[in-house]
Amino acid sequence: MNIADMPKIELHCHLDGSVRPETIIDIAKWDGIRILSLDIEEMKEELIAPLDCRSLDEYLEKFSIPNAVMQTKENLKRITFELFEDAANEQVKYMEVRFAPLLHTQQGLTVEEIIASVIEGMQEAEDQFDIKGNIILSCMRTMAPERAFEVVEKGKAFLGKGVVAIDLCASEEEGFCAQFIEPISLAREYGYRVTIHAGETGIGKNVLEAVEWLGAERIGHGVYIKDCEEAYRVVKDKRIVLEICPTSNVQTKAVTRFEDHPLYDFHRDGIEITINTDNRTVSDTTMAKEFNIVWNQFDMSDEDYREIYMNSVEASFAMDEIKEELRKYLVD
Ligand SMILES: O=c1[nH]cnc2c1ncn2[C@H]1C[C@H](O)[C@@H](CO)O1
Ligand SMILES: [Zn+2]
Repeated sequence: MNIADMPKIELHCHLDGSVRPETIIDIAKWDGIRILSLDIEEMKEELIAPLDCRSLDEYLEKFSIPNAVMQTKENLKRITFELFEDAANEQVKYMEVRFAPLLHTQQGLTVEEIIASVIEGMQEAEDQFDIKGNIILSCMRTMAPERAFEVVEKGKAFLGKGVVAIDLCASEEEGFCAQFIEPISLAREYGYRVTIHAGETGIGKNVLEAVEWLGAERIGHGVYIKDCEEAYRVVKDKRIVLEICPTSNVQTKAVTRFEDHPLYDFHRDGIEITINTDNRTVSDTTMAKEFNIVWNQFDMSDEDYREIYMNSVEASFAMDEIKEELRKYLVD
């Protein structure tokens, strides 16, 4: 099986972590934004988290440069378009892209303008390339819960028009879910689907709380259910889907080495996993790279590929018609 040619689905990809380095330099030049260097190799050094990065918090330091060039409608649209173009070239047929609208208001854009620009970029790419997409609105859990309400309220008008779900992201503290029960419950009432970053920094119980208190249908990462029996059980019994991002997990030290990743044990035990990039630029990766790492590390089979692909189809927040199209790519 040549993984590069296989159809793919990506459910966990951050817009601000996936900006082309060339585009950052280009925008910085045009818009007169001061960044550390206009040299492409130096810029990559600044943007890519090394594999020996020490923690999620260190990894998250890499997002300030891309966010500096994501403050106008044109730039947000361009960056979104280019991400979908890159994914289409990787044979990604459907992708859910997430971003935190509140990080893009530094030059006065409204949350509504920000979301509309990202959707425009996505739709333009859908028209030009063989790819479909949807948008997930991320709320920064480092901000007050009122800010999450703001995202939920302002994003509501875009539901069914490009936006499908809500997420919580950024630095992960023990017990973070308790603070966000109300805004996420309101989001569910409005019709947002729910995926939550949890269990990335050693705290499996956060996954349990994300499922039980926030109604998470999918979990970003979820690696540490491996050490929390209750969380493991709930994920397995409720068929909560894990969005696994192998390279990112090594960089943030969710796992020390690829060979230590529990993803294949999860898969063999019937936990529904998917494979994703998390951040194409910050993790210096592509969907093919992530699949190749996993395939070589765990000696996985064509049937494993089919199962993981189908997990992604079923767990996607796409409409039924799109899901039906996606299933067709892998009928044998
Ligand atoms: O893997 C991650 N865990 C938690 N937060 C993350 C991860 N990757 C990116 N983020 C944060 C940094 C971005 O600025 C934000 C919105 O995309 O989401
Ligand atoms: Zn993520």
